[in-house]
Amino acid sequence: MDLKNMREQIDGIDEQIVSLFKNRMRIVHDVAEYKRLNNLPVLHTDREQQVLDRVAAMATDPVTGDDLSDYVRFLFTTIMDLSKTQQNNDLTADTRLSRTIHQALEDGRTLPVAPVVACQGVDGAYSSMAARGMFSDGKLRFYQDFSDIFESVKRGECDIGVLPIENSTAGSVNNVYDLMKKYQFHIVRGYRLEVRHCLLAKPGVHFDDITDVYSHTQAISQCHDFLQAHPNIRVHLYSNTAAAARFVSECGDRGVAAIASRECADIYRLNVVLDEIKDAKRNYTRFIAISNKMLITEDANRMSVALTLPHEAGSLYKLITQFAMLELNLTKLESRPLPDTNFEFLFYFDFTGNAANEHIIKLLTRLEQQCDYFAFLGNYRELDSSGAIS
Ligand SMILES: O=C(O)C(=O)C[C@]1(C(=O)O)C=C[C@@H](O)C=C1
Repeated sequence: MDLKNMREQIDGIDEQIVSLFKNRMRIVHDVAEYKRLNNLPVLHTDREQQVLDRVAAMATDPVTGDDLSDYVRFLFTTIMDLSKTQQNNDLTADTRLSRTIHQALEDGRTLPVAPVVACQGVDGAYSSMAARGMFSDGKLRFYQDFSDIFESVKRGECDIGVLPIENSTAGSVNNVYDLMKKYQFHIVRGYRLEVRHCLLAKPGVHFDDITDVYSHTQAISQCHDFLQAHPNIRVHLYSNTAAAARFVSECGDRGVAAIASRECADIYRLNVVLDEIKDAKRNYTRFIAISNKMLITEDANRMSVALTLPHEAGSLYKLITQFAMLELNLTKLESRPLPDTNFEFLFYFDFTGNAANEHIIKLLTRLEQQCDYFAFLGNYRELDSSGAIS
């Protein structure tokens, strides 16, 4: 057997496949025009079933017993997905979403100057560090709950709201994802903050004096190894890390300490007794900045959408194929159960891309038409705490 010769045969067959595929797509394009004139939908499920059954029957050989029918079904499912993508592209209308995106691209594409920024917790909390990282000229306003952040932006009380969405150790911040469905907003910036937990106590307190430590549950779990190595220190949960630092600064007992950021030591006049006590070497939290106006900066390279998919075999695969066809890299996929449904899910996708690309606008418009629920959450740049763009 000669490999070179076999490959030459494959090349010859590929040429025929491509030529036939081009012919097929040309006719598919004419069918789209027919559908447009006769107001017919792109998808015709019965016709697809007929096509699949017919080609699958042709793929079994009763003499040799060869059976390629499963492969052929898969191949033609993909071919017809491509037909529909092309037809949808041909027919994609000028929708409200595409007009809003075009408008946002035409408008001044800069972030608000000296914005009022809503943050959860108190000063020194990681949210406030992310807010300052993204909006160095911002005026921070603190709120108790994540829902207050969405509310304050909705009411126009704040120009921007900052929310954590994911931690590299603890995973997604589910509360925030669940609130996203309730509110209309646009993501205008992303930020990746390196989290460094320190042990903070009043000036003059030594490590051996510490009997009790206070912090947020996530920080405590991220310092699990350290706390286990010191079983005589009692651990107490607190609403957030910076509030724990403030409590320590106000507490009369000198045996108390907090696990919080180094910034909290400056803000609440505490000393860093131990630096970096978390278990994992690297720990990041991702934050988003939201606004009630769609704003797409020129350097935007990340997109977020939320959508529901039909309970059908392959629906997620088909969706992801559409991203892959435009060479968009999916950077995150999150699913959250929809309340009051029988295990239906809302999917959140983050992917690379800039909406100035017309193909991407067409993809978004198509998704909006295909999905029962679809929300374009924004196109933005993600920075990291070193100031670099990630
Ligand atoms: O027959 C049609 O209506 C077509 O649009 C062609 C085609 C195909 O590629 O074969 C594409 C989409 C439909 O869902 C069914 C079949």
